[in-house]
Amino acid sequence: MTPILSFKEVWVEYGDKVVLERVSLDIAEGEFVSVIGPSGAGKSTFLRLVLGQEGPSRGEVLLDGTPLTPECSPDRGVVFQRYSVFPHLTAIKNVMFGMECAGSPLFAKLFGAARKSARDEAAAMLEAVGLGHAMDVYPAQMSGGMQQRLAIAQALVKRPRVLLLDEPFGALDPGIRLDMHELVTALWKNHGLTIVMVTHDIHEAFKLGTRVLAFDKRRHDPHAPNRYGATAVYDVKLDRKTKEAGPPPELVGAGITPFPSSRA
Ligand SMILES: Nc1ncnc2c1ncn2[C@@H]1O[C@H](COP(=O)(O)OP(=O)(O)OP(=O)(O)O)[C@@H](O)[C@H]1O
Repeated sequence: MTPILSFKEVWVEYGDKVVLERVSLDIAEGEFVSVIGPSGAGKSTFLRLVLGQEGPSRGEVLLDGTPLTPECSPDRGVVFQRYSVFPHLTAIKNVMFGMECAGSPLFAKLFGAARKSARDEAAAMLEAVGLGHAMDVYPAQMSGGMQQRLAIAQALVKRPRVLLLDEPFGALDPGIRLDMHELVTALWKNHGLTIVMVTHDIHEAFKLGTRVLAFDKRRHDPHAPNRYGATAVYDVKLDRKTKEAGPPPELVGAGITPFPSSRA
């Protein structure tokens, strides 16, 4: 079967700074890939490649076997750690905004039956993320967890096939994080999503993912730290047993530490 995403000998370089080198891997539809690695290893760059916000300097990124175009597409939705939502719009209007842009690119506004249908869909999505009671609330009146629920609803209402999460729970308290773990796992299953999630929490990576991918440099030049980029140094599919066993010691050997543990 054609992988939903395919990285073929991908490099990302900024001038003579190599960030990612020779990344070659496939992601199958339905996988939940946790991406870990030290700060600066290129995890967010990897997500930007999938989003199409960034192009490889060498190699190719394919979506369904076709090279990715630089434009954003409804195939891919993204949630960042913060600031994914519009502060001047209520929850329901935040969720409707993307649908209005897609349905009416010029005016970003829908009318009549189309608007009613968008509103119904947005309301259902807010219910699904547990914000059914907060449709008319502004982000500033919401807790961090509620704002992330809203950001997830906003991303999912466009029915993406691939959901990209960039440290989505990094700013949340441990208890709220656990609630969010449940929510994301349920949405992943119910919506048949493919998820690529960057996290600094290695326990979260093993708990949520069906696969863990660690980026790090294989080679270091002490006189030229930018000479070599990171690549996937650890790539393991998880089953129930490996998930329960948690992060293996060789991750420590691969230089994938330290991670702050926030296992709650
Ligand atoms: N436009 C750019 N120009 C030059 N360097 C860049 C640019 N964008 C990113 N970088 C560099 O690429 C490297 C990887 O950045 P990236 O944000 O992908 O790492 P990360 O693994 O997500 O880090 P963190 O865990 O700290 O968020 C960093 O050294 C960063 O400074």
